[in-house]
Amino acid sequence: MALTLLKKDLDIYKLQASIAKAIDEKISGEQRKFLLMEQLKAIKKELGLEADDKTALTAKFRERLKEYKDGVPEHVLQVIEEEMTKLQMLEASSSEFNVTRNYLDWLTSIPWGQYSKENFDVRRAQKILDEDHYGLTDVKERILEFIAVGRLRGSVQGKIICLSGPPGVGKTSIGKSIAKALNRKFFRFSVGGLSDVAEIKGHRRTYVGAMPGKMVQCLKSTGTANPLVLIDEIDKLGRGHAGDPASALLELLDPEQNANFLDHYLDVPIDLSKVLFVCTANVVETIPGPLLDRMEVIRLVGYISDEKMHIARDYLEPNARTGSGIKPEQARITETALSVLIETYCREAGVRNLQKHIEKIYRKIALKLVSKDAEIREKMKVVSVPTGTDEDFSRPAAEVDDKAEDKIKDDECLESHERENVKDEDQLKSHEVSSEVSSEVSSEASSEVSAEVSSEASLEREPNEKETEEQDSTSSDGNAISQDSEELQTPKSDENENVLSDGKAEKNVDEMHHLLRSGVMDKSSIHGTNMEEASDKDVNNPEDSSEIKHESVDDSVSEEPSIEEILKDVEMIVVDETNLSEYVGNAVFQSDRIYDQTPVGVVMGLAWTAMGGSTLYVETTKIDEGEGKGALQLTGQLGDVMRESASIAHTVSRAILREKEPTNSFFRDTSLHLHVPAGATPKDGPSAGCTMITSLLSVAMNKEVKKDVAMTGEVTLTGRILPIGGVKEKTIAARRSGVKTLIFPKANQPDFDELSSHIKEEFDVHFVEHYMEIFKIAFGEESRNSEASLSAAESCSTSTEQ
Ligand SMILES: Nc1ncnc2c1ncn2[C@@H]1O[C@H](COP(=O)(O)OP(=O)(O)OP(=O)(O)O)[C@@H](O)[C@H]1O
Repeated sequence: MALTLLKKDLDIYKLQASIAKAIDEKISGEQRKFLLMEQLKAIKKELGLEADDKTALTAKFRERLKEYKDGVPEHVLQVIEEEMTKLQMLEASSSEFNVTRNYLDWLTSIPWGQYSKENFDVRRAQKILDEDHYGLTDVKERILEFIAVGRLRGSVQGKIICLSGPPGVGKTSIGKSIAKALNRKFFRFSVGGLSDVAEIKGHRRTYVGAMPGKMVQCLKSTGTANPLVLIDEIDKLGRGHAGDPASALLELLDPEQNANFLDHYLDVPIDLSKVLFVCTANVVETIPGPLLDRMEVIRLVGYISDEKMHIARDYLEPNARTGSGIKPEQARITETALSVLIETYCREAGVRNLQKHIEKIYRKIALKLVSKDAEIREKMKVVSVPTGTDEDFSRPAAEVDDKAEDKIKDDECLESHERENVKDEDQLKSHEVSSEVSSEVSSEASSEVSAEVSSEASLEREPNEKETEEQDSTSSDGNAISQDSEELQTPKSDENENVLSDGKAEKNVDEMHHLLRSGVMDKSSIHGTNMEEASDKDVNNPEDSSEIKHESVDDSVSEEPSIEEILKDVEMIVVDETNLSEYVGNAVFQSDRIYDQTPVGVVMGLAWTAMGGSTLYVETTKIDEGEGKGALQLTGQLGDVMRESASIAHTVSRAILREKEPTNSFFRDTSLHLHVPAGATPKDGPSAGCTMITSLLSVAMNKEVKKDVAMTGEVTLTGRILPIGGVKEKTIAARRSGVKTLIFPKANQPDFDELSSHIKEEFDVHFVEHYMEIFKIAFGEESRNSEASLSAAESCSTSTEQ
């Protein structure tokens, strides 16, 4: 019993001792490691091999500051010094250390006092603007004036340009050109939908993952303190729940405030007064008032077909062609095709859609050219390999099928050949790999890659060769090995192969001549493969066939023509109106005009949206007739303003009809339906007022309006015509739709007069103050008593209920 207890105690003691030993060993091991690491660090430091982390970091930050020389303001230097001292005291593994390090990183990355030298050379600016953009004369003039003022004042500070216009008219690219002209760095950021103030002003450093705002990021990325910053889509600024982004932008843009712009993250004021801000917007109406107040708005209104044609031919087409890597002699789009593209595919005010279509065409052409190149290479390969075995592996199945007799012969030969010579099979495979890869790789790299693959394939075969050939086992050079393998293969050509090459050589020559005749292959490429010589030799001396085979394989590897050489003689691809749909599908627009001659009740109006101008029809028809049934029903996704405008039109037309035909009770006894197509497009605004009156009167008098007339203008209850917006856009749209007679409010005459002559020429334009003048033009009637009708309209009640 005592012994058992003693034994148990002994076991427990042994266990405890072993645990204590293990812990001891582990602790001393770790202590030893730590001690050694510290000693190593100390020795490295002593030798000057490595500074510790913190010292290295501080040295890096100081180095950066040195680059800015005296550009760093005193108060910023002070903050940097404080932060560096703090960094030295912090534990490297603490989170505070990382925050301080990141902060210092940002503070020292800002290009304090670094400015690019501004260039106010007006001629140079003009040249750059003209090189980058067609037309836009008035816009360019405004920009040149702006630069000229900069030259006289010595700076363009304090000005905010706002380029407004429909999408794709070149606002962003004009911004880039201004930066280029002024020799400033360009930075663009979009504020469309932006609702978080932190995007502009940064997060406070207390947040995890805090970042400075866009402006600080811009300064860091441009490396200068005077870049040109393009703020895109300023009209689509979001409304934030935490802070108002518009106010933050105001602080950023306002020349009075931005000399001391305070980013939440940086927490030191930075000077943005030297930054030139250019904003872009589709419509100025939605830009917050205080912001708009500080801007100088330059309007870009869109292009007419002629202008689009110039832009497409001189800018978009060459750019798209070069962008796709196609040479001018390889493909082109004819002017008629471009004009069809403009008229029936891309009717928008800008040219972005047109640019997309042209790029699409060139992408398709690129595919055609590359496919052609692959096809020619394939054919060349078939021609360039004279031996039966090689040819069978590289020839397309269809061709082999065409020559069934030869195929059977080849198959037989191949089978016997396979059975007899395994090494030749290896060689065939390697050739196959080589030809496959070389047909896939790009033009420049093709010969290089196939050479590589060829040597790799040779390397693969090396073990086999080693067994038979001792002398080359030490060689590590791919070429050397390749040559060795040639030597090895030479004695292996057998009778079958010779017989085969005999017959094939003649066929190859025939095929080559056929290709030459069909223009697929040029002579230089044939010489490149040494085909004629090879096949001649082959025919004359069957014993040389294997040697010739290797020569031809080598030649095809080293002298494989580039894609340029191959495509040199390929016929130019021409895209014209006949084959345009192959590239861009069917036309999207047939015509802007729904009616050639508008029927009774239909009148063409003009509308203007952020997408540019367009024509708009107002249609009215009778629904029901009967004593006291007069009413007006409206459809066409009309907004509130447009609905009110229709009510006014109903009242005014009733007054006019009463004046013209006192006995006509049409409006009192007829229920009418007024529709504005297209039904799916929401519309609003008062400018269709005069068009609606004309449409209602046309039904009432059962009289068509004059052909090719379009009108726009807001109408008051008394028939007065008020001015409208978008005169240029509307004129362009009218021109596109083949309108001959234009009716505008009198108050818009100065806007029309400002338009360049190529836009306004050939129009019979009328500026009117009262609806009765429109009546005269539209129905070709002298108003019998316009004054009387005016008073009639004035006396009419405002209610539209009949
Ligand atoms: N007058 C012009 N001459 C030459 N190219 C032009 C012209 N106008 C526009 N472009 C080209 O059209 C393309 C679209 O222009 P850009 O991106 O500047 O349009 P945007 O007005 O900024 O559009 P968004 O409002 O959608 O931002 C660009 O490639 C631009 O070079």
